[in-house]
Amino acid sequence: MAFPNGNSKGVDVPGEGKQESTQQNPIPGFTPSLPERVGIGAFKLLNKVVPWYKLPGLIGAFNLAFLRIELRQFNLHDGYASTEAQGNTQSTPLPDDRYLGARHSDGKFNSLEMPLMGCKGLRFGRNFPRHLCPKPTEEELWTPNPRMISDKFMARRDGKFIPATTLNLLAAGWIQFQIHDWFNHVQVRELPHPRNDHVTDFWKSEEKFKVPLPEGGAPWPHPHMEVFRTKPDVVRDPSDIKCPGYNNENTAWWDGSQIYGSSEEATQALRTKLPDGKLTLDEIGAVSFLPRDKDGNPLTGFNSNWWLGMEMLHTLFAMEHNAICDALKAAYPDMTGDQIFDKARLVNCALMAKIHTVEWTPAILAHPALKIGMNANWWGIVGEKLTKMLGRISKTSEIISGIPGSGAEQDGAPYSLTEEFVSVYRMHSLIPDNIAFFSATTGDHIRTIPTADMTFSQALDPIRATPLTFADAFYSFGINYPGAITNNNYPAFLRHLPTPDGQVRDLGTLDILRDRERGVPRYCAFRRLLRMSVPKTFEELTGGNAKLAAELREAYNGDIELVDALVGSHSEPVIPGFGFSETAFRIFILMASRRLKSDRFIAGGKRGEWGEGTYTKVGFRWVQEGGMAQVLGRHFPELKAVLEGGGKERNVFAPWVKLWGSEAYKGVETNVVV
Ligand code: HEM
Repeated sequence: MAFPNGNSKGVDVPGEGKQESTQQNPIPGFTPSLPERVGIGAFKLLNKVVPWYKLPGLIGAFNLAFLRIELRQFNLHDGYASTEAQGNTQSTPLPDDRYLGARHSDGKFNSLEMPLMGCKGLRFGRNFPRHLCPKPTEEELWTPNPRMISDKFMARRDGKFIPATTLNLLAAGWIQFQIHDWFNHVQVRELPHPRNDHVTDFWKSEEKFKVPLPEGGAPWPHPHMEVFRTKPDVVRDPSDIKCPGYNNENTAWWDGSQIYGSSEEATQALRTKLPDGKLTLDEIGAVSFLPRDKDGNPLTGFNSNWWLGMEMLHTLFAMEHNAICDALKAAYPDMTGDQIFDKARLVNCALMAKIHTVEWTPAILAHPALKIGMNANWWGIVGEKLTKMLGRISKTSEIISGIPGSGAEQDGAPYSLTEEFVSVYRMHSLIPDNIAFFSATTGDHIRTIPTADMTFSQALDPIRATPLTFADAFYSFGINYPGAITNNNYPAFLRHLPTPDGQVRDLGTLDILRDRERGVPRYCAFRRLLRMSVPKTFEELTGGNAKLAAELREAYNGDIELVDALVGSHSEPVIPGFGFSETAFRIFILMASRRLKSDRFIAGGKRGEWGEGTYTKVGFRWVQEGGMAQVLGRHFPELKAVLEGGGKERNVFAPWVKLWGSEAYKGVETNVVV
């Protein structure tokens, strides 16, 4: 089968079609400077002999910095044929000066020149030229059968859970919590409510896939798996017919939209009616809960794909927002409710961005170069101490003084998150089948509960069942392992997942099908478009794992070009310390810094938005001094001892120290290794 996206073996297509715009592009193109080009070239030569991850930490970090420049040059592409969709000051005038210094919940006005950039409803972009990511033919979509791939490469074999022993379960919840801030695709129709009569219409709809079930595959209760297609955006340009655009229903900014909502209206509904700037929480006794609607759904910015992990993190950061409001009110008693809200939101979002950058990322990518690199993304190579003491030493260099405050830039393409970015975050194997709960104060085992029994409307069940508290749940997440991001590690319940909208899905099948549907190149083409080496044989792909190579060869009918990006990523050898593949990592390093660098409220714009002027002195300190352990300890003081027990250097997303020795955990059927 022939694919248009770089299937012509060995053909390199760097940067092709970066500016496909027929209109004048208001974003300057991105060309690396001469010293940058020299640096890129020098490291390329060096990497022919030594890969970046085998270099000493600091040199490896510089290697990655130059790799990122090259990725910016070739791997950022707009999802539109023209930049018209991003709006301008005439078509979308600023409604209120308030949004010069505050986030607009629709995601508008982050860029004052292109006010719609990154806002709710805009298209996903691409890391590869659009014309190389076309809509697949029917044959391409179904070859090979995605459910067969899920049966063979996603299902846990004999239910065996493969733990990621350098991480804790909080790390799994955290990344899902973050991606819900950044993106979600729109499916073909607004789904009917299951308790609503229209539900039968769904099954009559033509707008759905009927996934064929392979002969001899795992049992499925229906003749097909029926799921909605992704809804394509309207055709705005002839190129959209071949390469449809898909809309992001969340704002693409790092703006806490999973907590605050992706529209001004949604945010307003989540706030208290008092002039205190706070989010509404239900206080039951001394415990704060997210409020519920009449059907029991949590009232928060984004409540799909809900489970206990989301309940915990949404509650925690709503509490954090309210704590920031209290501190601002105490320091600045004249602030109005809107002013308190706006500043608290800025602070809370920047704190989450910082936790993600300097804590979560070095936990999942535990490599010395990454630790240096991610720390430098926030503080610069001069480090935290000096930056705190002297402020930014270099006004604009992100390498010397970090991305926050270095000045927002779009590097030649309007900011958006990309289809390939969504693809590399398909990390459903992080979720275990069972979670073992322990008391945060005595260490006693309370219960082990199937994760399936704490999803959607049952998310709060473990907490409701006394004596389990939020603190116990956090402690338990701290000592449970997530699943490793590898083959054959999807939990059984996510392979047969009824959702409140009436669909029943195997997420293993869907993860494969969605990538194909949205034109994400397959593994070999994906790597080729990232200028990475491309395996010629299945043995090369698997790093010499002959058994896996044989299984892949059989499943993909001997054609290595057909291997899906996700399956290839799960099959390649992993860099020591890494929690996911190097293929995924290329997209990751490019986009992780882009989320910071594109954002006026973090990188800073002409108005110097990053600093005390916009955040307030109290607020800015809150960000720069804060971290995940402080947030947890502030709201759940019972956890302070265990958090401090790990020592200052201990990463909060690595398995926590068990304060009570191993005895309490012995004999308990659990994902906690004794
Ligand atoms: C119990 C936990 C989880 C549940 C119930 C859940 C459920 C779902 C569902 C129903 C979808 C939509 C599938 C489709 O029709 O395309 C989805 C998509 C997705 N999930 Fe999960 N998920 C969970 C955990 C996670 C985790 C830990 C990650 C890691 C980052 C993750 C990443 C994604 C991504 C990237 C998508 C694609 C979103 C898009 O199409 O825009 N999920 N999930």
